[in-house]
Amino acid sequence: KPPGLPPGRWGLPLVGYIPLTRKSLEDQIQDLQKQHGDIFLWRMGTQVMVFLNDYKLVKEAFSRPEFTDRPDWETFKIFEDPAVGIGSSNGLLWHNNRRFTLRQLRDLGMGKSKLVETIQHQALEFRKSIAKQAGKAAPIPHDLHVAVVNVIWQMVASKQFDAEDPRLKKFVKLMRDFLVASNRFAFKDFLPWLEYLMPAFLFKILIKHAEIVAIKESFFTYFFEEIEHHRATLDPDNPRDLMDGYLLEMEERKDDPETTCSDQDLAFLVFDLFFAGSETTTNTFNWVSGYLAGYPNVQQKLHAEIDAVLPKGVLATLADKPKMPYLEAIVNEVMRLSSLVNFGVQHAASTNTELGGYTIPKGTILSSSVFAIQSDSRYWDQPEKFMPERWLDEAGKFVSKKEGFLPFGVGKRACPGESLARMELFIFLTTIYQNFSIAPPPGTTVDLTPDTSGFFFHLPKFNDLIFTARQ
Ligand code: HEM
Repeated sequence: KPPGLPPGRWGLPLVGYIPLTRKSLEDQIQDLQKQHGDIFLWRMGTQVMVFLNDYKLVKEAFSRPEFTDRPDWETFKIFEDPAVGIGSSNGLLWHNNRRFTLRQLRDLGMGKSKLVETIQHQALEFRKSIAKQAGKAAPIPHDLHVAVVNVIWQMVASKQFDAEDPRLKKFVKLMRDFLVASNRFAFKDFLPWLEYLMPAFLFKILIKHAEIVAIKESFFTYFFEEIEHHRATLDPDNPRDLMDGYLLEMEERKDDPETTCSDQDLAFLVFDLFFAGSETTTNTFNWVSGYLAGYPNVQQKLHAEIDAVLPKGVLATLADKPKMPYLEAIVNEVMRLSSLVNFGVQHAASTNTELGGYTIPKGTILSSSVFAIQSDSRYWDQPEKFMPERWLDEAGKFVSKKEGFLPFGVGKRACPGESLARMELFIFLTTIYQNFSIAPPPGTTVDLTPDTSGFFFHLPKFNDLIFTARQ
């Protein structure tokens, strides 16, 4: 192991350190922290992974330009070289798209009446799906995903599909299929030499190349049709949505040598928004519901807060948010304990540098151990306890910022969709829990321990819950 690197597991060339234990990755990361402190490495295959287990260290690193890049992984690039869009790209193109996206989300999203109406409408549609299964033990309806995808469609292309529309159903299914198939990219990213050892066709089967190309094409064909439709109907004085905004910027900057706009880039940007914005928001709603089912006393207090602010049948708007500090406290506390994006999204060192007194060579991958940080006793009193009250001050006001909390990441690549996600969660949760209560099937308890088998998400393990209409 070269001198100056953080301590940790180095192992052998090409394969890295292979642990001989059945412990979960997360338990091993906790063990490594006990052994080495808040920064340590683990060479996985050919990739030097540095784990950051302290909030301040993550904040420092992810605020520095030399740790702003994404890894050069197929998982991020999806056969696009160099990566385009926002979530996987680097350098000037990322910078331009990040600025553009933040502006669009601000202008079209947060608090804008059209989007609030869309979210309310989608929340009502979702409420219908719940009403259909009220009284029965069943998983939270998948239509929630459909509702969240529709909110993004509205913002991106002024479209909303009927929940039963076959095109929408296909779109949502493709998203699921893509997430499952793209796990196989790990072989290409961590063991890239396999490609040279195996016949090309076998390697392609291994990484599900054909399947991913087909899914990607389905998405892109659809996005390109939509882009063409926008181009044909664009009114420069009345941009309708993000696609119009992009096309206008493209036209405005067509002679600018620094422009990075292209149809391909726009299609990828849209793809990124769907992927970054839907599974995350949907699962956060599901986690909150699981906690409400598991903690009936918290649910009771939430019902009381909703009833005090919203007359029966009235939907929440953003003006109601400051009046519901307990709901906001529940959402933050659930995000803290569930740590949905358990290792954040990886960053890479774009140059040889140092961090925490150690050498960090160019190309090193940085991972933030979100699940460990959000239950770190240096930041949290009784971290294992579900206590929404920790987010309220003495006057009962919601305290939104706390050290040790990073469900949306921190620094230069922090989630640009946080406000939108919070607005959706607020309206969906008030609409559903104004009308329903939730509980586990009789004689059972809700298992709130996360499924730790995946690298990107802590998904809930609980399955069947019972919604009951409130009188
Ligand atoms: C509860 C819901 C959400 C959670 C927990 C979440 C979490 C995250 C996290 C952890 C990151 C990575 C930050 C980093 O690289 O350090 C991220 C990035 C991102 N998120 Fe979210 N997100 C949510 C909702 C949304 C929504 C609704 C949108 C927009 C529609 C969105 C768009 C993005 C984009 C575009 C990025 C990439 C930013 C970049 O690379 O510069 N997210 N999100």
